[in-house]
Amino acid sequence: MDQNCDSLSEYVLIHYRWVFVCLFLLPLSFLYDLWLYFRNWVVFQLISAPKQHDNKVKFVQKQIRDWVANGKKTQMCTARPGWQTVCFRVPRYKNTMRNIKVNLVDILEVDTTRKIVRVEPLVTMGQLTATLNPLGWTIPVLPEIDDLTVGGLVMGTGIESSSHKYGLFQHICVSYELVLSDGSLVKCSKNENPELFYSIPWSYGTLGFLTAVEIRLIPAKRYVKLTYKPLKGGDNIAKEFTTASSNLNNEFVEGLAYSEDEAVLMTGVQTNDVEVNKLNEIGKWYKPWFFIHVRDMLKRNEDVVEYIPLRDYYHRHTRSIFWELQDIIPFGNNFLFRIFFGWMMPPKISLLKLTQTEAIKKLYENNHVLQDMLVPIETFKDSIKLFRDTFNVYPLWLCPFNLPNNPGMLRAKDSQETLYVDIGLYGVPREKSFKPKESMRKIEKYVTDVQGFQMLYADTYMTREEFRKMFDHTLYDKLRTKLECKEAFPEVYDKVSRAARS
Ligand SMILES: Cc1cc2nc3c(=O)[nH]c(=O)nc-3n(C[C@H](O)[C@H](O)[C@H](O)COP(=O)(O)OP(=O)(O)OC[C@H]3O[C@@H](n4cnc5c(N)ncnc54)[C@H](O)[C@@H]3O)c2cc1C
Ligand SMILES: NC(=O)C1=CN([C@@H]2O[C@H](COP(=O)(O)OP(=O)(O)OC[C@H]3O[C@@H](n4cnc5c(N)ncnc54)[C@H](OP(=O)(O)O)[C@@H]3O)[C@@H](O)[C@H]2O)C=CC1
Ligand SMILES: CC(C)=CCC[C@@H](C)[C@H]1CC[C@H]2C3=C(CC[C@]12C)[C@@]1(C)CC[C@H](O)C[C@@H]1CC3
Repeated sequence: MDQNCDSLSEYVLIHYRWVFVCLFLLPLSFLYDLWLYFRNWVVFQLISAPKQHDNKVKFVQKQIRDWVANGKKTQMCTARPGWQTVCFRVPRYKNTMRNIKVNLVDILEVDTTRKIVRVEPLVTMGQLTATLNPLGWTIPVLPEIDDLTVGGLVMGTGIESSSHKYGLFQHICVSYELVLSDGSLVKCSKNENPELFYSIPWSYGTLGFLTAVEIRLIPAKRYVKLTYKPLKGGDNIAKEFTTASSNLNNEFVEGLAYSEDEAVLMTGVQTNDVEVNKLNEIGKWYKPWFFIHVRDMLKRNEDVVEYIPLRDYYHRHTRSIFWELQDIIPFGNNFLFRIFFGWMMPPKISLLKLTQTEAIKKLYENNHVLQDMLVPIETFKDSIKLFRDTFNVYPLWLCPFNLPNNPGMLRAKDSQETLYVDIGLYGVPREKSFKPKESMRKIEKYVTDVQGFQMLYADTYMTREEFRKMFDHTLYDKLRTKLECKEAFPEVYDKVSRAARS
């Protein structure tokens, strides 16, 4: 037995979680997805969503006016259950705050003339690719986990391997529609209510309830021509990654580092043509997990080109939940398992979350790291070294992004448009001196010092003052006063800090 288990049953639940996951969660996840697929398909075919949208928004407004009429007794949040969110923890505040039902799940309009898709906030990334790609369109930044929602990505943040060119999810959004704390409906964009527009990203639902978003569209081609470049040596990795990220001819740039000295750089462009024998449909159920496939490139020691169907590329980390699934189903990448059961993979993140026991939570808390740190690209080498010395977790996810100098929570370094890199740490730290809180506090301080940011789906141990140093609250505070948010919504810190989540 180990330190995280108090009993034999807990030991079995942790070490043989795969039995439960394979027998129950996989079939359940499959049926759940099938239902969503069918339901969304019917709604989309009937084009019923646009007609119902206004009534659904009126219902949100009514709930808020009732809250005002009842004396504004407690603050408000959305009624989306905590287990459904793409975040390790469940928000505590949902138990005590007034839960407002924002049941807006549909794609409202695909306007190819204006090159805009108008969507409701609970539309998922899986739903968007499935709907838009067959029509020959896509959104410029498509965060890869299928179940991420537009609302969560707007109110939090979203990043993908095209972010070096297009910025974060907020930078491809053209307008937001919101219901404010007095029940009024407003629209904001760069030209209409610009202060509100720039305050929404990273506000975590603390300025109003989002009811619709207009997102830019770009043409989609059928394949991504992906070049894998194996790299050796820390200096070389930093140099090649920075050069590729600065080159806007690359539509996609991503790196996976397997040790301090070994990484694979991937650069891609969209295309409709395929070279003979170079097509790799990595999304097929029997294909190896993507991060294993990429790791194999290290052995080849030469540049390799492949053509990957666009949707397979977008969801390349879905089937293995990056590399998190290897801890839950250790044989998940075995050839026989993939052939016979791969079509049901992966278990849904929400169901994994819903069914995890206290012992599993404790295990993840003490022996696991799930963090994304966004740092200016010139600190790439130092950051990698510090993360190696603090956590020693591999693979690392490396994703560049451009941060324009806009007002709002994220102030670009030295108030200038700056290239950043998201360093994603997911896995079991092998560094012996790792201590969950102390190690994270050290990293959070470092990230603030280099004018970087922490992604807030993850645990943050910062104090309120430290949090305010990392994120610029100037415009946010102004808007909270102007829109009378203080009674209506908590501050961002009170929604995302470790204390606010269980
Ligand atoms: C109208 C509509 C609404 C949908 N709504 C949702 C939704 O709300 N939530 C949701 O999660 N999904 C949604 N989906 C996506 C749906 O779950 C997937 O399309 C489904 O898993 C079946 O895809 P397919 O492989 O049969 O076909 P296709 O959609 O034709 O798949 C094309 C390619 O993409 C690959 N691919 C498909 N899905 C995935 C994936 N999840 N990960 C990696 N590769 C993949 C396939 O292997 C295939 O090569 C929706 C789809 C449609 C058409
Ligand atoms: N590649 C990527 O970019 C990835 C991003 N993530 C992160 O995951 C999170 C998104 O997960 P997801 O499950 O989609 O979202 P969540 O349900 O976790 O929502 C995130 C926040 O947005 C608020 N919110 C969502 N919808 C609305 C709305 N209609 N009106 C007002 N507030 C709203 C929620 O408020 P409330 O608490 O009141 O419900 C919550 O505070 C983001 O934080 C994102 O950064 C995670 C993995 C990958
Ligand atoms: C690409 C970016 C920016 C972030 C990716 C983060 C994800 C790898 C994590 C976000 C939420 C995480 C959860 C888990 C694995 C890693 C994430 C998907 C679990 C499924 C791990 C097993 C636990 O029992 C439940 C977790 C829920 C959240």
